[in-house]
Amino acid sequence: MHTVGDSRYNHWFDGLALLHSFTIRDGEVYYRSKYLKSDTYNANVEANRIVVSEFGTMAYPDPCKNIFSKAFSYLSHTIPDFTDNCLINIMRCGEDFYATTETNYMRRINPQTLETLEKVDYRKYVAINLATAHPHYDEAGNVLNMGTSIVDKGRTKYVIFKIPATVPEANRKGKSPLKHTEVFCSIPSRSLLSPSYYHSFGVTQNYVVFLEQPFRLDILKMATAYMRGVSWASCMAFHREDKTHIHIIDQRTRKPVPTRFYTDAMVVFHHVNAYEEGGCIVFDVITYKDSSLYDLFYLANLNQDFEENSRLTSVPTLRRFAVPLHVDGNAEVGTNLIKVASTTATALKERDDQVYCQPELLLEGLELPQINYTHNGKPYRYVFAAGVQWSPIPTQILKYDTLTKSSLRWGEESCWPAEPLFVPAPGAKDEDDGVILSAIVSTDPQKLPFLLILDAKSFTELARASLAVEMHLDLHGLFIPDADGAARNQATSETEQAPASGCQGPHRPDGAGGLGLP
Ligand SMILES: CC1=C(/C=C/C(C)=C/C=C/C(C)=C/C=O)C(C)(C)CCC1
Ligand SMILES: [Fe+2]
Repeated sequence: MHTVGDSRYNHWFDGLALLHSFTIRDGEVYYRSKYLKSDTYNANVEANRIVVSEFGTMAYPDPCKNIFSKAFSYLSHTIPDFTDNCLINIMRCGEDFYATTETNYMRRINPQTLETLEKVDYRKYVAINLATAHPHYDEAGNVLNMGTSIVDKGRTKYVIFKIPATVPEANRKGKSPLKHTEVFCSIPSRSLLSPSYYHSFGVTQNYVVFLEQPFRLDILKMATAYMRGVSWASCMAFHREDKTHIHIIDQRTRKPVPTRFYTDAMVVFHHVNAYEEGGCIVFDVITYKDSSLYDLFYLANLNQDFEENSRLTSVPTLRRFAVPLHVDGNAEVGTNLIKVASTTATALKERDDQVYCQPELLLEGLELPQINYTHNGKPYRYVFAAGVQWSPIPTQILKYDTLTKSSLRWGEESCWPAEPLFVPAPGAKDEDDGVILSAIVSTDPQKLPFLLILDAKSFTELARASLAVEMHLDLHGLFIPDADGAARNQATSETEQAPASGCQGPHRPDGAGGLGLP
């Protein structure tokens, strides 16, 4: 929702979060969508205008916008409370599911009914002000995530933390696993007042990969943003003259590897995967040459002259990096320390404790990467992603084979696909044994939006479920296997969700509607 009353957000990442879900059951697809009833949503609806600041829009709780009242409010809110409008991803934590964003807040949701449940403040469990919306999960379902702790006790640091999937019975007493969150490792920020912005990180079986990129938050600007009436987005800057520092954390010692690994300035939002091979860490990321992607999502650009205004100035590119775990003391300066066959990425020894990494370019024009998650942190072959050409809006979905360097694509006239989720087939043997799910919206008013199901091996269409609803392009999602559907029967007994074959009529964002598979 990009307007509230007469007020309008500036940026696509600001809109009030709309959750949607597809339930695939007994050969039918059920659809529902609901606004996340965050405190932000409720406060805005009550005031009938935007009163909580988002990424690209600074808002004021009181309508009196003169400089004195702003200065007064500033004194009481050095950095105003961040939003709980969790619009980026869904995270699983034990039996619980959360809508997430990048602030210190998450909202628990009921994945069956899409109801909004309690607000969780990460700060109650771990000292962080920001956290990623892209956690990792180990085989037992424990969550590994990262956040930034800003000027806490005179230090700014990146904190890696773990939330257990389950809590021993004796300690449970109705407590959420979040109460058992533990700090895994902290990495001091290179700068107290300008920590890096990051959207995700990588893991291998024994290491964590964190890119401290020169796309940074300016804390002094953030502290005065409210008073100056500027958005959080304006407090972020890309420093093209700087380097990107590659931190490798050993999960066994919980300490960073002391060698200084670095590469040229770049911006990464999404890590694809990482793994260990032949004494090094290989990691794949979608890179940009600068931070201009965020500028393209200003709604002013997305509305008029869309094609012209939103032309990508920096193309998202899949690149493979390789980092040596041991620097050979006898190797001469300038030696490439990477000896694995799977990449042409290089890591040049500059000193015994300093290595300069240069990536291998794998593929241009892709975003929202996904993999078969059973290969997370391990050697893998396939990347599934949205294909982007001239604009940040995806027009295709693709499967890229990192071994043969070839790709398969799905696309259809006037269709905009969302992130492709890979779901393994029961008893799958091959990495690509399974299906791809993607929610597709269309720019052609005659064409209904649909859930697309592709065979992940051949990338051919298995089925589509067209829906007579108003659907919106989404960002990230999560597949929840049926085994988890303890609340399923409860949801079935509710009236709201129905297999709406032939269901026409207006779609209410709070209601449900859908059409069965053709
Ligand atoms: C509100 C807020 C933030 C929000 C960031 C958001 C909402 C980022 C969305 C990123 C996406 C969707 C990236 C896709 O690749 C910051 C800057 C962390 C810090 C200040 C408060
Ligand atoms: Fe993301």
